[in-house]
Formats: sequence, C-alpha cells, structure tokens
Amino acid sequence: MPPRAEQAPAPGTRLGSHYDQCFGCGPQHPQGLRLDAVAGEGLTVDAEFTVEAHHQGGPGLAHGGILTAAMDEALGTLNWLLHTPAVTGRLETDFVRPVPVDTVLHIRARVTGMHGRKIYSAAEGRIGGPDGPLAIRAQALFIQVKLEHFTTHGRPEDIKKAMDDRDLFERARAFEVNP
Ligand SMILES: CCCCCCCC(=O)SCCNC(=O)CCNC(=O)[C@H](O)C(C)(C)COP(=O)(O)OP(=O)(O)OC[C@H]1O[C@@H](n2cnc3c(N)ncnc32)[C@H](O)[C@@H]1OP(=O)(O)O
Repeated sequence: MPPRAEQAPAPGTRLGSHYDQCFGCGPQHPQGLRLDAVAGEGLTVDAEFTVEAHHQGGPGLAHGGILTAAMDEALGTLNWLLHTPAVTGRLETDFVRPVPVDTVLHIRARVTGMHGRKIYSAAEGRIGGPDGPLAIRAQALFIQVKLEHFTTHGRPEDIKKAMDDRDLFERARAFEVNP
C-alpha cells in the first residue's frame, strides 16, 4: 500500500472540480455528472452522484455506462490522496441492482495497492444512503503518468484555454494533480 501523500487534502475536505468542463465533476458541463467527492480517512474518498433524467438508459433507470463513468471519476479522485497524476488503464464494473432516476448513488472508493506506476483501486456504489443496498462495484487499475500525457494528447485549444485561465488554477484543482 502506498502512503497517504503529505500534500493530500485532510479527511473531510470537499475535493471540488479539477476542471469545470469535466464530464464527471465539472460544474459548467451541461449534461455532466457533477460528482461531489470528499476526502476520507487513509486512502479513501466518499462521493455522491445524483441520477438525473438525462442519464437514463432504460425508462426511469440510470444507463450502465453513466454509472461506470461515475465510478471512474470517483476512483480518479484518489489521485489527490496520492498526489500523483494517473489515468484509468482498466476498469471493471459489476452491476448489482438497477439505479432509478432521482436516486443518489453513494460511492466509496479506496486504493487497494500500488506496484511501480500501477495503482489498484476499488469502489462500491450504494443507494438509499451510504450504508444502503449495494448497486454497483468497480475495480480499477490507474497508471501514473506525467503531466505531458495531457498536454501532448489533449486538443490543443482546450489545453491552451485551461493553461491560460489563471482563475481556473485558483478556483479549481486543475494542474494541482490532474488537469
Ligand atoms: C480526478 C481526475 C479525473 C480522473 C477521472 C477519470 C479518469 C479517466 O477516465 S482517464 C481517461 C481514460 N484513460 C485514458 O485515456 C488512458 C489511455 N491509455 C494510455 O494513455 C496508456 O495506455 C497508459 C498511459 C494508460 C499506459 O501507457 P504507458 O504509459 O505506455 O504504460 P505501459 O508501459 O504500457 O504500462 C505500464 C504498466 O501498466 C500496465 N498496464 C497498462 N495498461 C494496462 C491495462 N489496460 N491493463 C492491465 N495492465 C496495464 C502494463 O502492463 C505495465 O505494467 P508493468 O509495469 O508491470 O510492466
């Protein structure tokens, strides 16, 4: 197990959005998930995602891919506890029970191990409360990358816009760990 980074936000700290256009957590994204995550004890994060009508797959039910995206985002916030940029290399999900529209999915994510650049993590999503019935389980492998991963591969105008926006640095966690 890796240590909790010295610079990691203290337990109870609301992590906020790292990028306002992020589909997972960005407040400016019109159809995004607006995931709200809070640093937990050790290498854990608690997050909430409210399923809205535009997240439907079947009538009145969350789309499985949307739920997977919420798990991906929650697992990604663990990067702040390790204080290292990392991207999803592999993500496996088990859908245990359907999640209706208007439901809050309570996600608890944790780091389970590290080997070289590989960060292993897992998460559970529950409905009806943080200790409610299990709806989705996920296991992930994140791979540590350098910040150049983003600046090399991202669409240039978006990278430039993000890097030129000093305000983004101040109000968001952009480039503190992951852009
Ligand atoms: C809060 C922050 C927001 C985060 C939330 C959202 C997170 C995301 O969705 S990120 C976006 C989706 N992910 C991506 O776009 C990543 C795309 N993939 C890549 O860029 C590359 O494949 C990348 C960086 C993951 C790995 O490439 P590279 O740096 O060349 O690593 P590479 O040397 O091949 O592999 C490193 C190790 O990881 C292992 N590995 C890499 N990919 C995988 C995989 N898919 N499955 C299993 N093992 C893998 C390799 O076997 C190797 O292991 P070892 O060190 O034991 O030999």
